[in-house]
Amino acid sequence: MSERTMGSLTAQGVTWIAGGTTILDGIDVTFKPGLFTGIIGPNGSGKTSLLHLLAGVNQPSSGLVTLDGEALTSLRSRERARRVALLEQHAETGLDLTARDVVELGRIPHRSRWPGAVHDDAETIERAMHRGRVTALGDRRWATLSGGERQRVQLARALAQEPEVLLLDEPTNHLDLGHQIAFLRTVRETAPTAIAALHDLDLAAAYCDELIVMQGGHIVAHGATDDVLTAELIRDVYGVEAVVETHPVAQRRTIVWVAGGEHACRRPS
Ligand SMILES: Nc1ncnc2c1ncn2[C@@H]1O[C@H](COP(=O)(O)OP(=O)(O)OP(=O)(O)O)[C@@H](O)[C@H]1O
Repeated sequence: MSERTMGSLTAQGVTWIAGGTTILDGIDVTFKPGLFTGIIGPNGSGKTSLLHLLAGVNQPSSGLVTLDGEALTSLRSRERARRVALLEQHAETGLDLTARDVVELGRIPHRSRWPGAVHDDAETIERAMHRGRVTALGDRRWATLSGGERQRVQLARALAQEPEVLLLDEPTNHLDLGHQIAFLRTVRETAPTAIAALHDLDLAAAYCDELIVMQGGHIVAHGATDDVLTAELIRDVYGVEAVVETHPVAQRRTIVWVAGGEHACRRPS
């Protein structure tokens, strides 16, 4: 990214109620600028719901989300779109666009409304496509792309947006191992502040500076990745017995599950 302005996103006492149910309850968290924070936790624990509040897609029922001290709700939608990008789990477009057109959509919040003042975004778009490894797909129609190709195009769109904060919802779902690694490395190297919901704990261990752990709509742990990712936490949150150790060659935490699963998704009392 050309500008590496780093955004500090904070949720203060955030609760979100949907369909009469409290989905998120008493969320207090500050995502440190410049870090890559992973959000982990079982299915239904509230990861996507939290990302949607952090992106301003949904409003908290109570509490406040702030970006660099300003309430997200006080920002005009155009400014919010310039500063915060969300890469959804199943990003779609109903339009007949090429991959390059989709990446170009990331520049819309930066374009002037005034005729004659439009500046050339071509370089930013090409750089984002290179970083997302989708340059060769530029002329392909969106509808013809595979799931993993679409995911990489959406990353390039988000990078073209040059946000202060990049939010990603299970971004590696459709990607093969090589592209998972390349994708998360690109996020780590180019996004100023990145926050990603992740299911793969080994990838989280490899790429995230910090982890927050969600269970039943609460944050139950937050800290440096190696401090948070323990066998005890995996047992408590996922109901899985695992061995967590530092791999002698890779020199990072690896998780080997041994048994369990019966108690997964237990809600805290
Ligand atoms: N609009 C809504 N109305 C009612 N319930 C909702 C709504 N959105 C989410 N939920 C519920 O809130 C809970 C949390 O959902 P969320 O998608 O945030 O979980 P998640 O941790 O991202 O799950 P997964 O790992 O399966 O993607 C789930 O029980 C879900 O069914």
